[in-house]
Amino acid sequence: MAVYTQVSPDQADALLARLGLGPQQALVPVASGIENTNYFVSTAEGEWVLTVFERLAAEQLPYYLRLMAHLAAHGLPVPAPRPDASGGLVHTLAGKPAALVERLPGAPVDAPDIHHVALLGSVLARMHLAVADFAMHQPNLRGPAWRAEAGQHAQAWLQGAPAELLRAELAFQQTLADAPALAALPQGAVHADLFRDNALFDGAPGQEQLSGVFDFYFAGHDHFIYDLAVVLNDWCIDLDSGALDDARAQALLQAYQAVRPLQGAEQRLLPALRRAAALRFWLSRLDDWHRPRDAQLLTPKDPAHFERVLRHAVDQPWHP
Ligand SMILES: Nc1ncnc2c1ncn2[C@@H]1O[C@H](COP(=O)(O)OP(=O)(O)OP(=O)(O)O)[C@@H](O)[C@H]1O
Ligand SMILES: N[C@@H](CCO)C(=O)O
Repeated sequence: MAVYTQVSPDQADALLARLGLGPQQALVPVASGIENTNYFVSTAEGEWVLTVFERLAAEQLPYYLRLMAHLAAHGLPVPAPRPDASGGLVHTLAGKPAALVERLPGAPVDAPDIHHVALLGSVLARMHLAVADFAMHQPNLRGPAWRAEAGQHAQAWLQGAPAELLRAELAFQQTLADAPALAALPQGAVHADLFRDNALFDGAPGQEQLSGVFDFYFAGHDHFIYDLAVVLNDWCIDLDSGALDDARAQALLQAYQAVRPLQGAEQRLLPALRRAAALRFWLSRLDDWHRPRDAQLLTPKDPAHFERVLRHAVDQPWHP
């Protein structure tokens, strides 16, 4: 169930008219997604995704939508938000903030192979280059301050070996966060949640193209290799063991570095940032598990998966 706000054809048409688009020819609720209400909308001008934001306030949205517009304007496969006559990207529908973005073709890939991760690695590197002149700034809201607080809560839910892993990793990451070597790494606006379900591929099997990446609502300012670590930890992981798959990781990194070669310090710190990324999603999943926002709407994702990813990253660090 992903439609929390019912949008009528008349409401959709009124918004489309404000955005210089013809009336809707089809308005189809999107079943997947848990944060927001999404509809696929067809007009004479093209295909769109209408999002009604259920949690984020209007004043929080410009950073995310401007980042998407910036990346799209730089030729990245990111859906461009449709502006109104005054250039605004945040609209209102049924009293809630809303946005209309281009609909990408294709479908997500659950079990990516070397071909898929290479395409993604190249696009990720291009995104990191393209934000050099992105003027807005927002910290990563799932960064060190959030981690410390979430880590405190999580201590109460864990015992034994997981509790010890968490305690040690929080201490390790705190030391890392204070290190001048980390502060000196290249950084900028990053996606920070580019999992397999936030990218679509289109085309014949074996020859798919990456049609685009979306869901920028955890984006913020962070190190580029943190973003790379988030991606490695999802796209290149053996889902049963939590270990990094060397062939996929090498393919992703090679494609990334063909566009944006990593500095020596980035290569050295990538294993530590993989640990930071695994910890971030272990903590957010623990929080969703133990403090569900709305038990009826949210099926929490398995926290133990990221405990395994973290344990592997600690015990068997992978160096590019
Ligand atoms: N620009 C787009 N083009 C094509 N499909 C899209 C686009 N944006 C979203 N979708 C589709 O809508 C679904 C829900 O989108 P999204 O993942 O942003 O949902 P959400 O509820 O906002 O977030 P979450 O994934 O965190 O639950 C996606 O799985 C995808 O199928
Ligand atoms: N990608 C996240 C959910 C959205 O932040 C996870 O898999 O835990």
